[in-house]
Amino acid sequence: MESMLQFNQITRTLPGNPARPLFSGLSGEARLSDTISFTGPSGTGKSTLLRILALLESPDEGRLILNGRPAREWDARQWRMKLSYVSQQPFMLSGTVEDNLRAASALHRTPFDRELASRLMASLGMAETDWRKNAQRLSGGEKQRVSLVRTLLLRPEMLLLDEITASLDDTSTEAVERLLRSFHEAEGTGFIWITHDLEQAGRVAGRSWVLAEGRITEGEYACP
Ligand SMILES: Nc1ncnc2c1ncn2[C@@H]1O[C@H](COP(=O)(O)OP(=O)(O)OP(=O)(O)O)[C@@H](O)[C@H]1O
Repeated sequence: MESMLQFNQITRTLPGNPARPLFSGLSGEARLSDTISFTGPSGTGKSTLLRILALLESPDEGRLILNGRPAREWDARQWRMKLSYVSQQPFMLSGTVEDNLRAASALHRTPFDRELASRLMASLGMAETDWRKNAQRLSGGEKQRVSLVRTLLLRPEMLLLDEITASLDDTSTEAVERLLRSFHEAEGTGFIWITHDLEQAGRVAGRSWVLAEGRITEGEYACP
């Protein structure tokens, strides 16, 4: 059976303004293999919803269900292994590039797949990067790509991508799009990808969610 995420009647208020929710009553569903672009005006709550779907924030009301089981019955770590969030502000753990690449296997006590890590780094234009380098010394765009590789090494079923190419140049952006397309084709890995680039949305996704005026409008692209 295909993995399925559902969210029902999600409401989120912000601290200091309980009377006026950021959004209320948002519902939707996705197979974890779906490729979804998530667009909409700034400040409507796209990142907040994505973080709620990753169990990194809590809604004020509403239910999240993965494979028929409500979120409260899940171990949050197991949930996040299936649905992994990649932030717009890449966060490097202290230590070297290799320490960062090994983080997923260290956390989940699985063997480190050095060959896959090398392949992913190379596919994002980082074949020459010295893995002994202090990760804090990487450029913003390099951190973003290492952060994506670190997450892909977890082999999640779906990626929750928060404007991950906003700080990348065209070449790196194309490489990220190509890599995620090949992961989708080879392993069925899906994503919900927040982007402000509507051309990118049309290139990468089969489905479209637009969050505006407190509602999600759903659409489909002709050529996924
Ligand atoms: N923890 C918080 N405390 C206070 N305000 C918050 C918090 N989290 C989000 N907000 C506010 O909620 C609004 C929505 O933020 P969010 O980042 O989810 O929107 P977005 O649609 O992803 O925006 P953008 O497209 O500009 O990235 C913003 O005004 C933000 O400042």
